[in-house]
Amino acid sequence: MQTFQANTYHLPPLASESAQAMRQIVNGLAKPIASLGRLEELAIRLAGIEATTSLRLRQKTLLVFAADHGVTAEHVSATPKKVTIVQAGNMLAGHTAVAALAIAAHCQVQVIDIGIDSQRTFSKLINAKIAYGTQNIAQSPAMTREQALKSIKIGYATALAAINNGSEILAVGELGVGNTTTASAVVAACLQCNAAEVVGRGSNISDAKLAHKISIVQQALTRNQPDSTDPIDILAKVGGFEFGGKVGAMLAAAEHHTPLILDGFISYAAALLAQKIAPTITNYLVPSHVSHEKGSQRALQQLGLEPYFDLQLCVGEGTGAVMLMPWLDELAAILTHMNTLADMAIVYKK
Ligand SMILES: O=C(O)c1ccc[n+]([C@@H]2O[C@H](COP(=O)([O-])O)[C@@H](O)[C@H]2O)c1
Ligand SMILES: Cc1cc2nc[nH]c2cc1C
Repeated sequence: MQTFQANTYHLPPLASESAQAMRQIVNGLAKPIASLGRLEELAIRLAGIEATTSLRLRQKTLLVFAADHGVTAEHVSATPKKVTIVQAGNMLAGHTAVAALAIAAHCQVQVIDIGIDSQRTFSKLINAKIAYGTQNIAQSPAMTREQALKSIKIGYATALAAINNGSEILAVGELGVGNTTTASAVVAACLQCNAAEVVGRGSNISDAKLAHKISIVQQALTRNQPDSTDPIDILAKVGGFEFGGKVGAMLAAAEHHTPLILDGFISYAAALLAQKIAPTITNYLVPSHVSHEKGSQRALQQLGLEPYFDLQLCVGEGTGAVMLMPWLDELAAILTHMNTLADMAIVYKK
């Protein structure tokens, strides 16, 4: 893997010839021009990422990075901390929201323990534990700079292994009680805005808890002073291990011409960090939905990504990303089975 130092990290340029060729193919299908709407733009985006018009969309893998957050000691979540490890087990057994959706979408799910605060293990849980949760960002940095870099390397290696095992589409999800607090701190640090502008209700907290959560995020930013020009510093001071995992997966996917589908608010926070490492990475990311979490619109705007749907989801786990996957199968069917205008000898006149 390349190094993350300074501004020396470069991604290969998007394959604009393949994107252009896909535009021609889509325009030539037997339908009114542009009538498949944003599905056409998705096809063009995927061709640019994969550097081919023969899209590889079949084998899909969701990488769920699971970790705990010391900031839960500040009572910022409605959810007890043990839910991170319990849901990791339930996910592997096929019983969480995303596990159920993944069955419908024929998507493989990998759950990576990158920092769960529990000694429990499950046979299929991938052990990449950096620590038993992060430190409390209201009182200290979340992790060391070395741990932040390690989390990115783990995500990179996990995604690369999936690609080498035949995955053609990647998606990222997470489990992490308290991570909407740390995601808000990361987004505020990246956008250089106040906590109140991006902190939301996470797993559905009360008005009183929301006010407290805003003050905790502000305290974390004031206490740690993350350097907005240094994504590793932001990750180390106010982030979480699963954010680094996602960043690494994004870098590996982009480098290997593999589309990576984003999920919700925690994915946006990770993507903002990745964007600071490699500004062109956003060309390689596929948005899915707009999360119901408060800072979502602002984060997506900064990423320059327009999500494809809004179901007011805010469960995380990768749910929105997996919901996009059937659209990819539909796209493949369209590209395989539709007639062309040339077949039908139709010439449009505006
Ligand atoms: O992805 C999102 O947009 C999203 C929005 C709100 C909550 N979540 C999920 O809920 C958990 C964090 O909520 P909280 O309140 O404990 O910060 C964590 O497991 C996330 O996956 C996820
Ligand atoms: C059950 C449960 C599942 C979750 N998945 C993501 N966050 C969650 C929070 C709870 C409480």
